[in-house]
This record gives sequence, C-alpha cells and structure tokens, in this order.
Amino acid sequence: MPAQILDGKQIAAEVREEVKQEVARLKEQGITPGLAVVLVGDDPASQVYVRNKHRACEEVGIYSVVHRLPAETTQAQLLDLIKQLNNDPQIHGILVQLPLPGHIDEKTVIDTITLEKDVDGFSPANVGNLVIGDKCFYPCTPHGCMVLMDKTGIDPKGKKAVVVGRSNIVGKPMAMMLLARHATVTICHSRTKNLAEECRQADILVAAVGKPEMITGDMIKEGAVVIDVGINRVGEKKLVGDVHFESAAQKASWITPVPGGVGPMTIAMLLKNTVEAARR
Ligand SMILES: NC(=O)C1=CN([C@@H]2O[C@H](COP(=O)(O)OP(=O)(O)OC[C@H]3O[C@@H](n4cnc5c(N)ncnc54)[C@H](OP(=O)(O)O)[C@@H]3O)[C@@H](O)[C@H]2O)C=CC1
Ligand SMILES: Nc1nc(=O)c2c([nH]1)NC[C@@H]1CN(c3ccc(C(=O)N[C@@H](CCC(=O)O)C(=O)O)cc3)C=[N+]21
Repeated sequence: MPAQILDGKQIAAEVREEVKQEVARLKEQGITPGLAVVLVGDDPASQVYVRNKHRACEEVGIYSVVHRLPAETTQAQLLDLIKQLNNDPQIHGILVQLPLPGHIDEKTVIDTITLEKDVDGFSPANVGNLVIGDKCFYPCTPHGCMVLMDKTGIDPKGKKAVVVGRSNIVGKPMAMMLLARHATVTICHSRTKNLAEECRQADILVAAVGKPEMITGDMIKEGAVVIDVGINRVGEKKLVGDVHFESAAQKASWITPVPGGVGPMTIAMLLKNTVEAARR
C-alpha cells in the first residue's frame, strides 16, 4: 500500500496560524517579538532560506531584520554585530545562517549569541539543557519533525527509531528528542557498517545525510514512518531529499515529500521559538 503524505506545508501553515495569534496577544501587552537573521556571504541556497524566513516573520507579525554581510567580513566584525544584537531590546531571537565562510569559526560565533536569544538552539548550554531534559529552545529542524509526527498522531513511544546523520544541527538533537519521547534510538553515520540493515529495523526512519536519494525502498521496513530532512539541489532547479521518494513510498506508511515536508516546518518552528523568546 503506498504511503500517506506527511504534509509539512499544510501543518506548517497551521503552526504559523497559532504563532500569529500568540504574536497578537503579545502585542496587546506591548511586546512585538523580534528576530535578527545574519547572513554572511552570498550562497544562493542561504539567500532563499533567509528570504523565506523574513517573509514568514512578516506574515505572522514578527519584527524581522536581515543583516547581509559581505563574504570578506572578519570574525571580529561579525562578533561585534552579535554583541550589539544581544543588547538590542527589540530583538528576542538571533539566527546566524550556517555555514559561515571558512575564515570564521562557527563555534566562536554560536558561543557569542546569548542563551536567551539562541532561537536555533545551537549553543552548548542550550544543547546541554536539551540532553538533560531542562527548559530550552528545541532546534528548529528536529522540532519540526517531532511536530509533524505529533500532529499526525504518530507516537514514537516504544518504537525503534533510526536517525541517519549525526550533525549537531539535525541528527544529534533529533536522536535526543526521539529518546525523550521514549523511542529506542540508533544513530547512523558515514562509518556505520551495514546502513541498509540498520535502516530496515526502523519503525521511524529519519534521513539527514545530504546525499540525494541515497535511502531507497529496499532499506525501508514495511509500514515505517519516513522523515526526509535532506534538501539537495540537483541540476538547475530540482530539489530532492535524501530518500528516494518513489521506491520508499511503496514501503512506508507515512512519508514526507521534498519540497513541502520538513523545510517549511523548520521555518515555522523558528517563528515559534522567537515568540517563546519574547514571552520569556
Ligand atoms: N529541511 C531542513 O529544514 C533542513 C535540511 N537540511 C538538510 O539535511 C541534510 C543534512 O544536513 P546536516 O545534518 O547539516 O549535514 P552534515 O553534512 O552536517 O551531516 C551529514 C551527516 O550524514 C552522515 N553521512 C554522510 N554520508 C553518509 C553515508 N554515506 N552513510 C551514512 N551517513 C552518512 C555524516 O556522517 P559523519 O558524521 O560520519 O561524517 C554526517 O553525520 C542536508 O541535505 C541539508 O541540506 C539541513 C538543515 C535543515
Ligand atoms: N543557523 C541556521 N539555522 C537553520 O535552521 C539553517 C541554517 N542555519 N542553514 C541552512 C539550513 C537549511 N534550512 C532550511 C530551512 C528551510 C527550508 C525550506 O523552506 N525548504 C523548502 C524549499 C525551499 C527551496 O525552494 O529551496 C521545502 O523544503 O519545501 C530548507 C532548509 C535551515 N537551515
């Protein structure tokens, strides 16, 4: 039986509607949530995401400023801007678009963002809080995946979840969030011995690899939930995920499309975190 679609576009629109109402309530109390997005250099994909984030903010009533800096910006200049934003009372959330140009140390930059404004959830203190189950900002992409499942009535409790990818921004926090929801979690990566065999064990399979269509139908257990985080541009215009959609949809019970799956959820969760930062 072909899979049902986990419709990120639709569910993200619902989340944005909720956020819009929360923004209106905060505005009645005289608070306008504000997000600063910092983009260094002119990577075309990053330009698209930053534009989408800005548009989404405007639509729900969040004040949003985009700082576009040239690729040759020094680390010191970038850190100065972040410190200025840390102290700006109109700004509740700060997002520095990754990756940064090679001459800038990402870790130093992330460490400079104050914990209260770390709406990406990438700082060491926030990650620590996530791991021990304390109050924190949930990183937007894995949080988006969890909300997709929640709103569709998929409960990870007791299920075997396999996350392919162990990056700090997707794979690792995804695994932690599934664990917090009582899944039994396996994390796979480039040195995993038999990836196909691991994937076939999964009731919930999350692909966050960055390799176009590498997870194929033969790697998927009958009836599994398949969440495709990958965004890969192939050729001029076409976007594909890390999952080979056609073959995977023959095996899965639920599957996210690319585009229209996890991507829009990531942006919706960023809005949610910004409102949460303003409320705090
Ligand atoms: N939809 C959205 O909102 C977002 C989408 N993305 C997309 O998600 C994908 C992953 O992003 P990100 O986590 O930042 O990527 P990274 O490149 O940081 O991490 C990729 C991970 O995949 C692992 N990996 C690479 N090749 C293989 C392989 N052949 N077999 C098994 N594992 C492998 C790597 O293993 P190792 O650690 O051993 O090197 C690494 O852990 C990308 O396509 C990105 O564009 C990212 C963020 C948000
Ligand atoms: N500090 C930081 N935080 C991030 O959250 C962050 C980042 N850096 N760097 C890059 C990745 C990637 N990312 C995406 C966001 C939205 C879509 C998205 O909206 N995708 C649409 C398609 C958009 C298109 O056409 O390209 C979709 O999947 O339907 C995709 C990817 C956030 N990231």
